[in-house]
Amino acid sequence: MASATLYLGLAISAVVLLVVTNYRVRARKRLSFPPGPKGLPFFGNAFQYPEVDPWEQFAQWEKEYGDVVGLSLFGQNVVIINKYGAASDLLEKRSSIYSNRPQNALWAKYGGWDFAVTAANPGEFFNLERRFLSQFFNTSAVRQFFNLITKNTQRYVTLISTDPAKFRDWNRMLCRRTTAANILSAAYGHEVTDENDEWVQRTDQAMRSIGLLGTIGTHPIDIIPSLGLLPFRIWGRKFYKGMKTVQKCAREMSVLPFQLVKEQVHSGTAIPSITSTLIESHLLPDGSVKHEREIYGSAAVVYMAGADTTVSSIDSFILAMMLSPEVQERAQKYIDELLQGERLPDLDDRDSLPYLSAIVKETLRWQPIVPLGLAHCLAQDDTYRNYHLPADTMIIPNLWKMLRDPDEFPEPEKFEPERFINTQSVPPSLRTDVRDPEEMAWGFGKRICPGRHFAYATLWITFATLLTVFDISLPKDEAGNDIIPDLNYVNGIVIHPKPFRCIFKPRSDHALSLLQTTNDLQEGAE
Ligand code: HEM
Repeated sequence: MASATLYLGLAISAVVLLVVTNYRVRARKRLSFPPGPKGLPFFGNAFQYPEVDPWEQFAQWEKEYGDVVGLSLFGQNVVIINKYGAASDLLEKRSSIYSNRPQNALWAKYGGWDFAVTAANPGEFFNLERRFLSQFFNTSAVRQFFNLITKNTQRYVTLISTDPAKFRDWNRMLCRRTTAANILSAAYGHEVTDENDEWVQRTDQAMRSIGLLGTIGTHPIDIIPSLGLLPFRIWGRKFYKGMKTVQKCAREMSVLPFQLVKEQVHSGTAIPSITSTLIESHLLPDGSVKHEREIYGSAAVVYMAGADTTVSSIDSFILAMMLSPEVQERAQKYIDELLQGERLPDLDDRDSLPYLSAIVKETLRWQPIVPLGLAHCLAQDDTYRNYHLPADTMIIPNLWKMLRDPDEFPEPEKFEPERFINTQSVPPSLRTDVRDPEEMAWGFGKRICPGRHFAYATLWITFATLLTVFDISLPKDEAGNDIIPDLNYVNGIVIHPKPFRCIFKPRSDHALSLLQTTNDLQEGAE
């Protein structure tokens, strides 16, 4: 009798399970992919995908289809997210399944750039590289770089002061050199001393080589990865040569500097750096290094992901200061009250200068320099709202739209650090009741930018030092009218303003002498 009841129970459970599963499968089939513009058979929306400023078109589509827009590109499902809420729901709260990357086989697998965590899916390699990056760039570890960042910033400001009229073109070079100096020193202990530094040139050439293969993700090899097993010559001589250069540059960017530091570690001449520390802690008795690929990958990706982004944000800040003199004056008033003209700012002043921190946040918001973030990919089928999202759907977070969302940031085109400041409190403090642009600007979930504290510190000290020493203003034409810079940025994964002119006027001889004294002290100490 007992067993008859057991069999009946099992039978009922099986029927219930069948009905529920069947219902779920049917329900999922009834759910559809998020709405979006109607495409063509096979090509999907490929011809509607905008070549210039796609983030603006994506924001337009939001008005028609909602904040989650579905596209298809040659059969690849793509979802554009236009609102922070949806990005947080999927990329943060469901980060465990929304953290893959689209597999750019051409560049990563065949081009040799798969040492970079940016290309990896979560797994052993990803975890180890992220762990290494976090070891050096988490909130407290990053403090070890504060002196380095501050010293290089002061050198950058000194170089501008020696010939402020030369700003155009020259700033990009100086600024690039400064961020490169920060990163190459942190990553390899290499000190950049002049514009022709071999390491900077080599790394920049490697970064430029990525463009030789055309737009990432569009080559047939990216669509059908097994095509990469065929000889590269079948795609033409230009492609073949480009591919060889890309592979050579990948090695020079990653393995070569690693080998140099490894030799220095063995000979006892290594200057402490991310690479030397990781080599020392993974050295095996036979002289080889455990996790070699993850170590050289972590160091190389810092330059790849950190140099261009920081330069573009500094340029955006300079544009903002030229166009918003009242913001500049207010910031300088706070700086002067704190420093009393006795010293230059340092990173320990951050808590005392919340308005400067608000300027950093507003710079990240006003010109989202990674407008579409880095695409994520969905690891398994999922349901969101009434939509069915199949595995492998590519998710593009439209950071540009989120950071310029008028519901979160009224009059988003205005540069207004006040939106983050509680002016009622004395002294003023950062507001906690408004959306913080940093919740979006650094990306999401497991893939959030691991260099964000380093980047933030670099931006903060650069802005504070520039504002302490200079008045930044618009240049004038021959008739004495302001020359207004073009705010249309040059497209790319990281966008940049076009070269622009700018006036840097030292605020006083005293400010310049402070700079000189600080530099002299540093040179004396070295
Ligand atoms: C203003 C400067 C910067 C901005 C705005 C920025 C922004 C971002 C964004 C939006 C992502 C994509 C995150 C995602 O997929 O959800 C990212 C990824 C990344 N960033 Fe940054 N970043 C900056 C500076 C830096 C710096 C200085 C470093 C290195 C020290 C760095 C290292 C990385 C790395 C390694 C990734 C890839 C992470 C992964 O794929 O798991 N970034 N960053």
